[in-house]
Amino acid sequence: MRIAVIGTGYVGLVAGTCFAESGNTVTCVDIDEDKIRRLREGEVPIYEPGLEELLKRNVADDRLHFTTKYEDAIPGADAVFIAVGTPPDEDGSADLKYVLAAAQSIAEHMTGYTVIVDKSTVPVGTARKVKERASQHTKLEFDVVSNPEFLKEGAAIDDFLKPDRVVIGSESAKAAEVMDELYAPFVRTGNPIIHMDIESAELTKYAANAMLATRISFMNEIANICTRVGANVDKVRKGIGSDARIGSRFLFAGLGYGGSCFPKDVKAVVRTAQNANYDFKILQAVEDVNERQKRLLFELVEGHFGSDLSGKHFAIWGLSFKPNTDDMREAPAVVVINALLAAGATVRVYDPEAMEEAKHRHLGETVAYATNPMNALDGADALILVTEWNEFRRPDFDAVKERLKTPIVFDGRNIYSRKRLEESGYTYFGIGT
Ligand SMILES: NC(=O)c1ccc[n+]([C@@H]2O[C@H](COP(=O)([O-])OP(=O)(O)OC[C@H]3O[C@@H](n4cnc5c(N)ncnc54)[C@H](O)[C@@H]3O)[C@@H](O)[C@H]2O)c1
Ligand SMILES: O=c1ccn([C@@H]2O[C@H](COP(=O)(O)OP(=O)(O)O[C@H]3O[C@H](CO)[C@@H](O)[C@H](O)[C@H]3O)[C@@H](O)[C@H]2O)c(=O)[nH]1
Repeated sequence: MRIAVIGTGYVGLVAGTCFAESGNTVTCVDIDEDKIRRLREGEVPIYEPGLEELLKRNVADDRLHFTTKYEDAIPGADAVFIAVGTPPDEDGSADLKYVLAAAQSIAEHMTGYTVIVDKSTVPVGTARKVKERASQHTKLEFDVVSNPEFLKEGAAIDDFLKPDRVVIGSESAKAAEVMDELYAPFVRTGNPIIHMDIESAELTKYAANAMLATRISFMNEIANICTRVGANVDKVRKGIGSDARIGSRFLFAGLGYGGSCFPKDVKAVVRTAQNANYDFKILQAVEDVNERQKRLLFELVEGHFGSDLSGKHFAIWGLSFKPNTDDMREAPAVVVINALLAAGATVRVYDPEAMEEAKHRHLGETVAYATNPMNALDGADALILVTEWNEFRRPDFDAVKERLKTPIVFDGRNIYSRKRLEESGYTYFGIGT
């Protein structure tokens, strides 16, 4: 099939590449000229494991193309995926201006029946708005389908090629057939394509993220109780996770959730509920707990060193909002670092992939950048672990101790053993452990 994908961010680039990998001819469109120039020169603008190799192979095989011009991508396309951003506007609801602009441009360049697919995360009712906007700009036949994306950054290729499920919301049998054909190669292992009405598909995406965010805030509250009553959240996690009704994944306490999805999607559901005259109490609490949790590590530092941190210097390991990505959108690291700086401390940071992103978009020259994890430690009053990259999991703690001014570790992801560190002469702070 001929496919167009609008938006070459984490979702658009992964979806476009994977659809090309399964034999389709794919053209990806973005209004960001610099991004498209880099992609055309073979440079992948984001860090996503496995993406570069797959992308280069499909470009070389002439199945994957990049353009800034809709007229190069839309004419003759069987399906066009909208994968542009849906950031929160001032009141927390999803801003649909990019989605609707894309819908208009698609309609203006269609040359025959086209399935327009909403892949961006959008509130209930968006497919209807996309249909309205597109109808104003074409007389040709088209259908709008909701096909939310569930990939996780850092594991995006695997999630896309082997999805737990594919959700398709459609009111047209013809469009549903096109979607089934496109996804057939990815569900060969038996995972389902779940067809439903458009509104349910749109809400399924938000419900999934809201449920996962709820688990995390719930476990963070359990961790905070653990600290107060002398229990250990890691043991509680194992104890409850072995119950099949609960399951063991997504129960890790830490510094709160970040990233481009959970924070904005939780806000968007709260807002959708308000608009429907419903007070979604649980989700408001999920967000409040998360805001508090992002400050917890700083409060532990303050509790130990006092509120005036001038003259203190800290090493930070990990900047990205989670491991295996360079994405720092809503990263807890930014909250921790800004709080330390505001209290007068100085900071040296290290992250395997997110240093450029930090320098150019989030932290600038406010911190020092180390060239490797060990030289981030030199002369620091403590090590603060923010993101659980594998390379931080088993450091040589004797060597770490030699570099630090005082052997203190604040472990925001509970990846170290309190017992081991205390036996080696460290003072250890975890989250509910
Ligand atoms: N990042 C994730 O892990 C993830 C996973 C599932 C769903 N989502 C959802 O998918 C959507 C995209 O997320 P993302 O992280 O890939 O976004 P992103 O910000 O990384 O990329 C969006 C891209 O769209 C481009 N764009 C904006 N308007 C355009 C237009 N009119 N025409 C062409 N290109 C345009 C931007 O230049 C940008 O490159 C969001 O709704 C998000 O909530 C994201
Ligand atoms: O047990 C856990 C699991 C995750 N997190 C945090 O939660 C955030 C989000 O992590 P994750 O869900 O792995 O990453 P995302 O790439 O944001 O993926 C989420 O958001 C995407 C965008 O909507 C969805 O497609 C995915 O299904 C959904 O998992 C990160 O800050 C993690 O550190 C925890 O604190 N504890």
